[in-house]
Amino acid sequence: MQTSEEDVRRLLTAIGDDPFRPGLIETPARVVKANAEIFAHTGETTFTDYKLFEVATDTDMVVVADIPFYSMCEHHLLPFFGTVTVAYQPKQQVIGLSKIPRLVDWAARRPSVQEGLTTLIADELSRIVSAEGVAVHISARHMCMEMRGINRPGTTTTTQVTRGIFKTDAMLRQEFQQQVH
Ligand SMILES: Nc1nc2c(ncn2[C@@H]2O[C@H](COP(=O)(O)OP(=O)(O)OP(=O)(O)O)[C@@H](O)[C@H]2O)c(=O)[nH]1
Ligand SMILES: [Zn+2]
Repeated sequence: MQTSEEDVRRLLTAIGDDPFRPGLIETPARVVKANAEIFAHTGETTFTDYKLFEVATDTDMVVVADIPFYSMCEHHLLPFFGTVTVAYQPKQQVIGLSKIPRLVDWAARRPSVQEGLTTLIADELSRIVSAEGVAVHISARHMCMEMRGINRPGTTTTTQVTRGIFKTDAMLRQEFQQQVH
Protein backbone atom coordinates (compact mmCIF):
# COMPACT_ATOMS: atom_id res chain seq x y z
CA MET A 1 0.00 0.00 0.00
CA GLN A 2 1.37 3.43 -0.94
CA THR A 3 0.29 7.06 -0.73
CA SER A 4 -0.82 8.17 -4.20
CA GLU A 5 -0.10 11.55 -5.77
CA GLU A 6 -3.86 12.11 -5.78
CA ASP A 7 -3.93 11.63 -1.96
CA VAL A 8 -1.33 14.39 -1.61
CA ARG A 9 -3.13 16.73 -4.02
CA ARG A 10 -6.31 16.22 -1.98
CA LEU A 11 -4.48 17.12 1.23
CA LEU A 12 -2.96 20.24 -0.37
CA THR A 13 -6.42 21.30 -1.54
CA ALA A 14 -7.88 20.59 1.90
CA ILE A 15 -5.35 22.90 3.60
CA GLY A 16 -6.36 25.67 1.18
CA ASP A 17 -3.49 25.58 -1.30
CA ASP A 18 -3.44 24.99 -5.06
CA PRO A 19 -1.69 21.70 -5.88
CA PHE A 20 -1.18 22.89 -9.47
CA ARG A 21 0.72 26.10 -8.69
CA PRO A 22 4.34 25.87 -9.93
CA GLY A 23 5.94 25.44 -6.49
CA LEU A 24 3.73 22.44 -5.66
CA ILE A 25 3.52 20.70 -9.01
CA GLU A 26 6.23 18.13 -8.22
CA THR A 27 5.39 17.90 -4.53
CA PRO A 28 2.94 14.96 -4.70
CA ALA A 29 5.57 12.77 -6.39
CA ARG A 30 8.16 13.78 -3.77
CA VAL A 31 5.78 13.07 -0.88
CA VAL A 32 4.90 9.63 -2.27
CA LYS A 33 8.63 8.84 -2.43
CA ALA A 34 9.34 10.26 1.04
CA ASN A 35 6.43 8.36 2.60
CA ALA A 36 7.62 5.10 1.06
CA GLU A 37 10.87 5.61 2.98
CA ILE A 38 9.48 7.05 6.23
CA PHE A 39 6.76 4.39 6.57
CA ALA A 40 8.71 1.54 4.91
CA HIS A 41 8.03 -1.06 7.60
CA THR A 42 4.46 -0.23 8.56
CA GLY A 43 2.54 -3.34 9.58
CA GLU A 44 5.60 -5.61 9.68
CA THR A 45 5.81 -7.66 12.85
CA THR A 46 9.07 -9.57 12.37
CA PHE A 47 12.59 -8.24 11.83
CA THR A 48 14.53 -10.61 9.59
CA ASP A 49 17.67 -8.74 8.48
CA TYR A 50 20.15 -10.06 11.07
CA LYS A 51 23.01 -12.47 11.62
CA LEU A 52 23.91 -14.34 14.80
CA PHE A 53 27.26 -15.75 15.84
CA GLU A 54 27.99 -18.47 18.37
CA VAL A 55 30.61 -17.05 20.78
CA ALA A 56 32.01 -18.29 24.08
CA THR A 57 31.69 -15.09 26.11
CA ASP A 58 30.98 -13.96 29.62
CA THR A 59 30.42 -10.35 28.56
CA ASP A 60 28.23 -8.61 31.14
CA MET A 61 26.72 -6.24 28.67
CA VAL A 62 26.92 -5.40 24.98
CA VAL A 63 25.81 -1.80 24.55
CA VAL A 64 25.23 0.13 21.33
CA ALA A 65 24.65 3.69 22.45
CA ASP A 66 23.26 6.84 20.85
CA ILE A 67 21.74 5.31 17.71
CA PRO A 68 19.89 8.16 15.96
CA PHE A 69 16.34 7.43 14.82
CA TYR A 70 13.43 9.24 13.17
CA SER A 71 9.85 8.09 13.52
CA MET A 72 6.36 9.55 13.13
CA CYS A 73 3.99 9.97 16.05
CA GLU A 74 0.85 7.97 15.40
CA HIS A 75 -1.40 10.62 16.95
CA HIS A 76 -0.47 13.57 14.73
CA LEU A 77 1.75 12.10 11.99
CA LEU A 78 4.47 14.52 13.02
CA PRO A 79 8.10 13.50 13.52
CA PHE A 80 9.59 12.38 16.79
CA PHE A 81 13.29 11.70 16.82
CA GLY A 82 16.28 11.21 19.07
CA THR A 83 18.59 8.43 20.12
CA VAL A 84 18.22 4.82 21.18
CA THR A 85 20.61 2.92 23.43
CA VAL A 86 20.33 -0.85 23.26
CA ALA A 87 22.00 -3.37 25.59
CA TYR A 88 21.88 -7.10 26.13
CA GLN A 89 23.72 -9.70 28.14
CA PRO A 90 24.55 -12.55 25.76
CA LYS A 91 24.33 -16.27 26.53
CA GLN A 92 26.04 -18.20 23.73
CA GLN A 93 24.91 -16.02 20.84
CA VAL A 94 25.76 -12.49 19.77
CA ILE A 95 24.11 -10.46 17.03
CA GLY A 96 26.10 -8.64 14.32
CA LEU A 97 26.57 -5.13 15.75
CA SER A 98 25.34 -3.27 12.66
CA LYS A 99 22.08 -5.20 12.88
CA ILE A 100 21.11 -3.28 16.02
CA PRO A 101 20.82 0.12 14.23
CA ARG A 102 19.09 -1.80 11.40
CA LEU A 103 16.58 -3.13 13.94
CA VAL A 104 16.05 0.42 15.28
CA ASP A 105 15.39 1.73 11.74
CA TRP A 106 13.03 -1.14 11.00
CA ALA A 107 11.05 -0.46 14.19
CA ALA A 108 10.97 3.34 13.72
CA ARG A 109 9.83 3.49 10.09
CA ARG A 110 6.11 3.35 10.80
CA PRO A 111 3.58 5.42 12.76
CA SER A 112 4.19 4.76 16.47
CA VAL A 113 4.27 6.08 20.00
CA GLN A 114 7.58 6.22 21.83
CA GLU A 115 6.60 3.60 24.40
CA GLY A 116 5.50 1.22 21.63
CA LEU A 117 8.73 1.76 19.69
CA THR A 118 10.80 1.01 22.82
CA THR A 119 8.85 -2.20 23.44
CA LEU A 120 9.05 -3.33 19.81
CA ILE A 121 12.85 -3.02 19.79
CA ALA A 122 13.10 -4.92 23.09
CA ASP A 123 10.64 -7.59 21.91
CA GLU A 124 12.43 -8.24 18.64
CA LEU A 125 15.92 -8.26 20.17
CA SER A 126 14.72 -10.67 22.90
CA ARG A 127 13.18 -12.93 20.27
CA ILE A 128 16.26 -12.93 18.01
CA VAL A 129 19.11 -13.31 20.53
CA SER A 130 18.83 -15.79 23.32
CA ALA A 131 20.02 -13.32 25.97
CA GLU A 132 20.09 -13.22 29.77
CA GLY A 133 18.48 -9.82 29.47
CA VAL A 134 17.77 -6.85 27.25
CA ALA A 135 17.49 -3.10 27.90
CA VAL A 136 16.35 -0.33 25.56
CA HIS A 137 16.36 3.39 26.34
CA ILE A 138 15.01 6.11 24.05
CA SER A 139 15.37 9.86 24.42
CA ALA A 140 13.31 11.85 21.92
CA ARG A 141 11.83 15.17 20.90
CA HIS A 142 8.25 15.22 19.66
CA MET A 143 7.32 17.81 17.07
CA CYS A 144 3.68 17.45 18.11
CA MET A 145 4.66 18.95 21.49
CA GLU A 146 7.05 21.54 20.06
CA MET A 147 5.54 23.12 16.94
CA ARG A 148 1.85 22.92 17.85
CA GLY A 149 -0.51 22.11 20.73
CA ILE A 150 1.30 22.69 23.99
CA ASN A 151 4.17 24.40 22.06
CA ARG A 152 7.10 23.45 24.30
CA PRO A 153 10.30 23.52 22.20
CA GLY A 154 13.22 21.53 23.57
CA THR A 155 11.32 19.14 25.83
CA THR A 156 12.64 15.58 25.81
CA THR A 157 10.81 12.37 26.60
CA THR A 158 12.65 9.28 27.80
CA THR A 159 11.36 5.73 27.85
CA GLN A 160 13.02 2.53 29.00
CA VAL A 161 12.22 -1.17 28.77
CA THR A 162 14.22 -3.79 30.70
CA ARG A 163 13.90 -7.53 30.48
CA GLY A 164 15.46 -10.49 32.31
CA ILE A 165 18.61 -9.71 34.27
CA PHE A 166 18.31 -5.96 33.60
CA LYS A 167 15.03 -6.01 35.49
CA THR A 168 16.21 -8.17 38.40
CA ASP A 169 19.77 -6.84 38.84
CA ALA A 170 19.68 -3.21 40.02
CA MET A 171 23.46 -2.79 39.68
CA LEU A 172 23.45 -3.90 36.05
CA ARG A 173 20.50 -1.64 35.31
CA GLN A 174 22.40 1.26 36.88
CA GLU A 175 25.48 0.46 34.75
CA PHE A 176 23.23 0.50 31.69
CA GLN A 177 21.81 3.85 32.68
CA GLN A 178 25.34 5.23 32.97
CA GLN A 179 25.88 4.36 29.30
CA VAL A 180 22.88 6.48 28.34
CA HIS A 181 23.89 10.03 27.48
N1 LIG B 1 2.36 8.55 25.56
C1 LIG B 1 2.62 9.15 24.39
N2 LIG B 1 1.86 10.19 24.02
C2 LIG B 1 2.15 10.78 22.85
C3 LIG B 1 3.19 10.36 22.01
N3 LIG B 1 3.21 11.17 20.93
C4 LIG B 1 2.21 12.05 21.12
N4 LIG B 1 1.56 11.82 22.27
C5 LIG B 1 0.45 12.48 22.92
O1 LIG B 1 -0.78 12.03 22.43
C6 LIG B 1 -1.77 12.85 23.01
C7 LIG B 1 -2.96 12.98 22.11
O2 LIG B 1 -3.92 13.69 22.84
P1 LIG B 1 -5.29 14.26 22.24
O3 LIG B 1 -5.93 15.07 23.30
O4 LIG B 1 -6.05 13.13 21.64
O5 LIG B 1 -4.77 15.13 21.02
P2 LIG B 1 -4.53 16.71 20.93
O6 LIG B 1 -5.81 17.45 21.17
O7 LIG B 1 -3.84 16.98 19.63
O8 LIG B 1 -3.56 16.94 22.18
P3 LIG B 1 -2.45 18.07 22.42
O9 LIG B 1 -1.17 17.57 21.82
O10 LIG B 1 -2.38 18.19 23.90
O11 LIG B 1 -2.91 19.32 21.72
C8 LIG B 1 -1.05 14.16 23.32
O12 LIG B 1 -1.02 14.31 24.72
C9 LIG B 1 0.35 13.96 22.77
O13 LIG B 1 1.34 14.65 23.50
C10 LIG B 1 3.98 9.25 22.44
O14 LIG B 1 4.92 8.81 21.78
N5 LIG B 1 3.64 8.69 23.62
ZN1 LIG C 1 1.95 13.52 18.20
